[in-house]
Amino acid sequence: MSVLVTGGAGYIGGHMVLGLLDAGQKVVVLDNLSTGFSWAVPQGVDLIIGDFGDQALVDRVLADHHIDAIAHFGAKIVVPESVTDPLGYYLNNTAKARNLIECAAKSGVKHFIFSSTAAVYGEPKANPVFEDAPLTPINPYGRSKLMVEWMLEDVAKAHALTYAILRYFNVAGADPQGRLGQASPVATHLIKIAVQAALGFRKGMDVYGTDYPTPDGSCVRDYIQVTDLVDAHLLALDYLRQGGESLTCNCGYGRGLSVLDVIRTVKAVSGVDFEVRIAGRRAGDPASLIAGATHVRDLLGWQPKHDHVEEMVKQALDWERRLHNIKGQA
Ligand SMILES: NC(=O)c1ccc[n+]([C@@H]2O[C@H](COP(=O)([O-])OP(=O)(O)OC[C@H]3O[C@@H](n4cnc5c(N)ncnc54)[C@H](O)[C@@H]3O)[C@@H](O)[C@H]2O)c1
Ligand SMILES: O=c1ccn([C@@H]2O[C@H](COP(=O)(O)OP(=O)(O)O[C@H]3O[C@H](CO)[C@H](O)[C@H](O)[C@H]3O)[C@@H](O)[C@H]2O)c(=O)[nH]1
Repeated sequence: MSVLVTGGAGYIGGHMVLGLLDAGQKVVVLDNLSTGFSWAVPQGVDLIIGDFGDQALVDRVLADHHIDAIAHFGAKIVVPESVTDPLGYYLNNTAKARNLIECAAKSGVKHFIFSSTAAVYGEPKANPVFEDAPLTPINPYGRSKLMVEWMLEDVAKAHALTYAILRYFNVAGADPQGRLGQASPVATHLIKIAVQAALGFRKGMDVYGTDYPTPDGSCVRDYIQVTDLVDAHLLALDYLRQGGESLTCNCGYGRGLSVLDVIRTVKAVSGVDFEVRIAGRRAGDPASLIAGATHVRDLLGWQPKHDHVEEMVKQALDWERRLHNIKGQA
């Protein structure tokens, strides 16, 4: 049996493809390359360039490749863009996901792993935030994802399909073997931006707010290393294939780092004292988001291996240098 990875030419999906290959699994990638890259998909892996909302295409792929599980990473992921283009987000992340889930249910795909997000919690009242906290997303991105969670819950009651909804906190770092990292040309994620500043690829960086009710006034997040996150998916796949019941798990380490902590670490690891400007708050940023992450450990037996911010930063630095060379050669 094979796993269909949508968004497998992107950052996290691409690491999932590596994880599946390393585990000896068969993989097929479906990606429209809107933000992904064909070079990110290892040679020998079937890359189908197309849209996961295209039901004729998806039906063909499911039939041709004996797919028993779909890992659905494909999405638009930029929160501010979701505010200015909500319909684009509801189309891509919600309506097209509905098409994909329909194909899965009708063709008898047994398992569905969904990339959800801590953004479904909005501004949590307490941290760490556990899976049963109120689901009150504050932007179209979070809402577009939450609706997919609801669809899966309903579809699993009506069809022979089990799911794992994994709510990622802040994903960071790169493949420890240096094969892949975050390649998006429009970086919005903190560690990537700080690393680019350290390498001189951008002129310093802004801190969006130092007046939050947090220990140092900057926002606190739970950064999870991408290979550790992929491990949670591989465990979820095994668990579902062995007959496990559908589940929803936060994916994070259960500890918070402030924006200023992260910048200090990037400066220390890179040895570069780049310019840091204190700017105003960015709209829609919750002060703190820390995962209540006992479920993923207890239900899936997940044990992180890369829970060190220095390691994540070093991986991101190494990858950003490599990416610069890849772009230079292109
Ligand atoms: N990066 C994070 O910190 C983070 C946090 C929480 C959740 N997530 C979720 O993880 C998933 C992967 O995110 P990422 O950071 O790897 O983003 P990414 O942009 O690198 O990857 C998304 C991939 O999906 C593809 N894609 C988008 N729409 C498509 C469509 N209609 N048909 C086919 N392919 C399509 C893109 O080309 C890209 O390769 C997303 O679902 C995102 O919501 C990411
Ligand atoms: O140049 C920058 C970039 C970011 N930040 C700050 O760093 C923190 C982290 O920001 P990121 O953009 O790296 O990540 P977010 O927490 O905004 O969001 C990420 O994690 C969320 C879940 O926690 C969602 O899934 C979302 O898709 C994903 O981008 C925020 O306080 C942000 O204001 C800065 O100060 N300067």
